[in-house]
Amino acid sequence: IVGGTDSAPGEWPWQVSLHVKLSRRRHVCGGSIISNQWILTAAHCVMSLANPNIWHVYAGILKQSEINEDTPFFKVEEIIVHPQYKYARTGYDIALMKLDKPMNFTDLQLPICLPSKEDADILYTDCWVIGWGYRKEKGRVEDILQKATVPLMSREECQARYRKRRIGDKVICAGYDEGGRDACKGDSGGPLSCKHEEVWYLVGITSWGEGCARPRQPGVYTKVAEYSDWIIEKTT
Ligand SMILES: COC(=O)c1cc(NC(=O)c2cccc(O)c2C)c2cc(C(=N)N)ccc2c1
Repeated sequence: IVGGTDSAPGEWPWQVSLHVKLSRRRHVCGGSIISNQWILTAAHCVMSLANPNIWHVYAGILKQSEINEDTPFFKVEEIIVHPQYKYARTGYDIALMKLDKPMNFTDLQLPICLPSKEDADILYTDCWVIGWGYRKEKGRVEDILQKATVPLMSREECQARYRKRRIGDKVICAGYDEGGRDACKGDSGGPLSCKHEEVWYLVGITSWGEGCARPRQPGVYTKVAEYSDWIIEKTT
């Protein structure tokens, strides 16, 4: 996260850290708890790493330094990547991870609500992007979970900012024209969470952007409301 601040313990109980265990263990992406057995993340996080056995899901974590060999994690039983996904920039950047066993919810690990398709046009005004990703383009994974508030923008405005790209209706953009506050590499797969009438909704999944926090180059997020049918079909 560029231009963010430290989160507090339990502030974002749906945020998980997705680690891959190859030669050594490392944080690769964020993800969101959407039920006691399912995590929602970005397809670009899991592509080329599609073997469920190499993933460790850490929930209820504020700092990466809390994680060591003794820290409990969830294993992944199944990974479902959207069938139309090719690259983050061309959309469908969404994937599901099924945990090997249901998690117990605690104050530190709880699910976030999915917006329904009817909610696709709500104008959310209190939205936050969170993650352990880079604070700058040439950065590294951060220790303390960062948070930053970002305003949503219209599809038309986002398309005008990304002339070379097709900004479709299954993505949502957020950011400041002057730049300075945005998600970045390592935040991918994590939630764009919006509070609406006292309830938090998973409005977006951090997907891509040209650099990070650059002026007039907003963050692009998978619009979760457009995938509610797919999510329900795959998780029930
Ligand atoms: C795996 O995820 C990404 O690659 C990756 C690359 C990005 N954009 C880059 O151009 C970039 C950023 C940092 C280092 C870097 O090498 C690049 C290409 C990203 C930009 C944003 C955002 N601005 N909201 C969010 C996630 C990103 C994930």
